[in-house]
Amino acid sequence: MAQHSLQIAVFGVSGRMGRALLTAIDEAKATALGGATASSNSRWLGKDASEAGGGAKRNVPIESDPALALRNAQVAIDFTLPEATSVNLAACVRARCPIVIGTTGHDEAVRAEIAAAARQIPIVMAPNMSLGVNLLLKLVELAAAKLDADYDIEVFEAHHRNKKDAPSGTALALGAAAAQGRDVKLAEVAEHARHGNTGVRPRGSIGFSVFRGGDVVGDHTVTFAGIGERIELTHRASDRLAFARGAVKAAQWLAGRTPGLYSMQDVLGL
Ligand SMILES: NC(=O)C1=CN([C@@H]2O[C@H](COP(=O)(O)OP(=O)(O)OC[C@H]3O[C@@H](n4cnc5c(N)ncnc54)[C@H](OP(=O)(O)O)[C@@H]3O)[C@@H](O)[C@H]2O)C=CC1
Ligand SMILES: O=C(O)C1=N[C@H](C(=O)O)C[C@H](O)C1
Repeated sequence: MAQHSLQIAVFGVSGRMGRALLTAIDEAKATALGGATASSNSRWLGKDASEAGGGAKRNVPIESDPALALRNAQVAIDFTLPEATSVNLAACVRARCPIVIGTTGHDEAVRAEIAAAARQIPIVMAPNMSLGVNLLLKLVELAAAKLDADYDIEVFEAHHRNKKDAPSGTALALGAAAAQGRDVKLAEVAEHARHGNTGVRPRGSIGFSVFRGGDVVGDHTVTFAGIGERIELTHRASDRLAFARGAVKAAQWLAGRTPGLYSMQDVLGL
């Protein structure tokens, strides 16, 4: 391991994204795994990170305490569960360590904790770290600004059967981008459930629908449905490396920044 490598702690190293991150860290220039965690009842605790993620031995034990994982780290990346983000974030604030948050499904309370922590440490937070989705967010905002409410907006997302939160963080961000383009508040126009006698579609609403099944990595489509035509803007992720590479890029970008809450749009200069 080169002495000058950026040491990255991975919170949730044994998960789907954690394993992809190990590959992305190996691929990137001058980055190395500096610490790793899993849940307190994980079967991987105490083992070397390579046992959970594959590849050569790294001499990085998997801890349950995020503070221990931060001892040799200069930046952290969190892909865990919403409640774990809160604990990981507090450890980063204590250690004055920047953090990239990829976890989705946080409630208002955790979002407020993140905003407060960003006054003390630099944070990148994004529900989707891929270049493609971040460009899609811009395209959706533009389309929504150009097409009036004669075009009904629907957001569809599909994910693997193990995903815990719905709609996906990305779907909500796409809905927010559409609302921004229309100059309305998503919370006031979002339709999250339809069942039974729903009545006609409220003009200007933004609908969400969710598929869960199999091993779908992540599909998102925003449809603008008018009379006689439809525009569909779609992103399909086929490999978690697309997210993991973005997260490592965010970690590299974050090192040495001043405290603040940054987005992937900031990292990618979009
Ligand atoms: N921003 C983005 O680009 C992307 C975001 N995501 C989001 O990332 C998150 C993780 O996804 P994914 O990797 O598929 O999930 P997994 O369930 O595969 O992995 C979760 C990881 O978190 C660990 N973990 C669970 N609970 C805790 C806890 N209380 N404390 C510490 N660690 C814990 C697990 O450890 P163990 O299982 O060993 O006990 C595991 O390593 C989700 O919120 C998902 O929506 C996913 C893809 C892309
Ligand atoms: O849980 C996942 O898998 C994914 N979650 C993110 C989300 O909620 O938007 C991003 C990606 O689509 C995969």
